[in-house]
Amino acid sequence: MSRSKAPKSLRFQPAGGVRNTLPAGKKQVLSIERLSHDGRGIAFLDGRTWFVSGALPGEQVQAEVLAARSKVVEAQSLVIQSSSPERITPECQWAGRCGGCTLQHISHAQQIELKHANLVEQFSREGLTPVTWAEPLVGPAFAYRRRSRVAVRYDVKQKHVQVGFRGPASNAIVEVASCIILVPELQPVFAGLSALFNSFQQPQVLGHVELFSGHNTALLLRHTQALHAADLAKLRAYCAEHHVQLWLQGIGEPQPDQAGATLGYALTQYAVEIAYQPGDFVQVNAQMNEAMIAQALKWLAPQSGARVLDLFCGLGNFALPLAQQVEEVVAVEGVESMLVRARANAEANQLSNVHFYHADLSMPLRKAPWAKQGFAAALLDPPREGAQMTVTDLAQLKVPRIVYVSCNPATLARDAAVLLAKGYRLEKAGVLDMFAQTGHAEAMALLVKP
Ligand SMILES: C[S@@+](CC[C@H](N)C(=O)[O-])C[C@H]1O[C@@H](n2cnc3c(N)ncnc32)[C@H](O)[C@@H]1O
Ligand code: SF4
Repeated sequence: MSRSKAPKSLRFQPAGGVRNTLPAGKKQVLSIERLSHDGRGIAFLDGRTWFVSGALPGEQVQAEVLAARSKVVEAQSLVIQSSSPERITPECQWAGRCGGCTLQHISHAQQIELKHANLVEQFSREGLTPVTWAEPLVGPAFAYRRRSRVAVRYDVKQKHVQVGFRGPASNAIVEVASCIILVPELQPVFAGLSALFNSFQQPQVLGHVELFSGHNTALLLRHTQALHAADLAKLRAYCAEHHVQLWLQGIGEPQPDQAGATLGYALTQYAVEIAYQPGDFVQVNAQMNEAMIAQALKWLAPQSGARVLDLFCGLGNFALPLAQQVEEVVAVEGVESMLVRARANAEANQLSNVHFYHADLSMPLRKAPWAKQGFAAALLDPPREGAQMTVTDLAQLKVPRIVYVSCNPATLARDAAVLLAKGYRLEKAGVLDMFAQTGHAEAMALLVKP
């Protein structure tokens, strides 16, 4: 096959130097040798490393190529030809094809072991071992997701609206009729969407849907053009029937369909209420979020007269409970609109000792006026890219105690290594079961300056 005739093929240079193609969709029988840190089976064939979703070590599988880059191939198992004794039957019939859950064929206990092993490996690559490994914080295996983005697309040829989730390493939508990792109140809202949208007169204008649950349940619909009046009426009736707030987003920010609609969640053990809007960052797992906050506050161990820093603070998820225990919290966030709501949250919870500041934390923070007075402890909860610049600054500010919450063990280990090079000790680390059934891992580390 010539190169010009195969635009979808992904080309690579195999070890022997012979040009070859590896088209998406190609089937291949593979022997799985190891498990990757995100739970995919790893096989080695013809000088390439294959990452195969849904496959376990010791298994022989027939897999389909999803994408190939250089010597790395991403694939999905189609047929398990010889099965591992570790394999369990997934609870959800779409697991394996739907990219939402990639670990349902592994027991929940093993998923946690896998995430812990990944954290150990990431630290050991940096030459780090904590003084103590913390016990994993374990949450519910299913029915935990209180926020979800649902893929919606009108298939012009089939005259059919697809509703579901993206496949693993793919843009294709896997249509699913129900989803058991959603919290119970969102499951029926999700389950009726396909029938609703397929009854629309102008489904071409539909974008994706986001579902939220907390004090209220809400549905946000993105649309590319104005909705047909009859479709809007059906959508409103659907939301009323399911007791769901409707939010709409055309061009611009999400708007509630009815004035005064609010979204929020409670941190029950602190009697704190957090209000938010669609688009704001909100931790997806309510139970694990509370467990995570409790552990972070315990590890920070602040004295009542302390001044504590909360970086990447979002809506005040850590800052507000922390403010109940210390003299002052300085909380910093990069998204202005979230800061507006974070300040309102502090006021609504009558916490006047938390002060919110706007800053881009990929830039040095040492010169910021709020950074000058010194802190007894700091908490940081950055996005996946981590916080290399910030940890260097925290060391310069001589913050004696740092709790680092991370959704990416690789950047956590990298940043912890920066702090160790500055004289810190890695006191504790452990994983949090924030995203059960998925390859995503949440972790926490405590670093102290002896
Ligand atoms: C993982 S979320 C944590 C939010 C909050 N701590 C919570 O528990 O809900 C990371 C936060 O960092 C913010 N962020 C991302 N990049 C940033 C940057 N360069 N500077 C400041 N904040 C940033 C995001 O807006 C988001 O609120
Ligand atoms: S995200 Fe939902 S539908 Fe997809 S595999 Fe998980 S439980 Fe099933």
